[in-house]
Amino acid sequence: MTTLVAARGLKKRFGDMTAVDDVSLSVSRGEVVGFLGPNGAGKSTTMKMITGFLEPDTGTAEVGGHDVWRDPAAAKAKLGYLPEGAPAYGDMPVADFLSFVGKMRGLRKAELTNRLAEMAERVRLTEVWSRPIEALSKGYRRRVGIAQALIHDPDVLILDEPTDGLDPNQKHEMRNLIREIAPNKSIIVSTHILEEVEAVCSRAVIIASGKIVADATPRDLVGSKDDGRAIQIRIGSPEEASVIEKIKPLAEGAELEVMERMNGSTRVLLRYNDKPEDTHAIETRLKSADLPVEDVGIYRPRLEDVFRDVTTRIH
Ligand SMILES: Nc1ncnc2c1ncn2[C@@H]1O[C@H](COP(=O)(O)OP(=O)(O)OP(=O)(O)O)[C@@H](O)[C@H]1O
Repeated sequence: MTTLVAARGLKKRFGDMTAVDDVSLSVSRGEVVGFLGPNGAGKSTTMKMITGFLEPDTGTAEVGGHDVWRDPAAAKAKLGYLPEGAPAYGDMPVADFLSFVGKMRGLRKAELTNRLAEMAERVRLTEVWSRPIEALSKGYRRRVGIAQALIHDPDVLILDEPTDGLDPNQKHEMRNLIREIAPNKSIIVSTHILEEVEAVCSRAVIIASGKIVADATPRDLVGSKDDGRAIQIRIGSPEEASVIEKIKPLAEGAELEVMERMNGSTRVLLRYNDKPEDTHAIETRLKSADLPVEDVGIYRPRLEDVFRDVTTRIH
């Protein structure tokens, strides 16, 4: 498989703070990588170094086989970038803006006309083609952002929060579009939305405190935490301390952990060293102790749980 993005040992400090600490990342053609991490983890700084907007202290980045610092023009020709927020030049009509970006990207005459037509159709912009960007809804503005990143048909696409602020229908369309264009490109999508990663990404890379802490398919990430040795209990009470106190003596041999509190319920995890005991037995015991049990079952982790687990450990 062709490697289209190759970052090696990227490091960036701001004053005393190490924002990105020895990050290496390779992305092959056809891969869609979800780049995840808590706020301040180093996602944007890493993406800026890969796109050539920020020089690393150490390390290198190649796009389409070209070093982004030694051969920036060749690297940038292979790259489309959707930054956060709306495209600039709000008073320009969509057609003029995309034509301008296309020309800047070196497209001429027939090729430019063809690419503009393809963008209008593929990114579904026909309806707003002659309208000024500032008069568009957020969803359409985001699509214009995608179209400007795609106009020169780059091999590599870097998308910063592409569905941020879109309504559920627009999110769905954006994900379809990413899936549609994915087979011939390498795509890195930074997002906080984990369901988006499960929907469109073939790989999830999680960064925390500047270091990569997980890199696998979403399914493998979840699978790695699924040893079938934990039981999940939902209790219809938000009082987590008293819930834990009451469960403790009824769940011998288990380590207790509060997973979340939501809508007046507390989700508690019972982790066992071996095969857990029967869920019905536990349920009966909890009910006889007058605990408002809503649900008891074998714990099947979600990507969200894995994310929390790998990003909250002390590094
Ligand atoms: N130009 C800068 N000067 C000083 N510190 C910076 C600069 N850019 C980023 N940082 C710091 O580097 C760290 C990583 O920031 P970065 O923006 O890469 O995180 P992020 O993962 O993209 O976060 P978010 O999800 O909030 O966008 C943060 O602590 C941030 O405050």
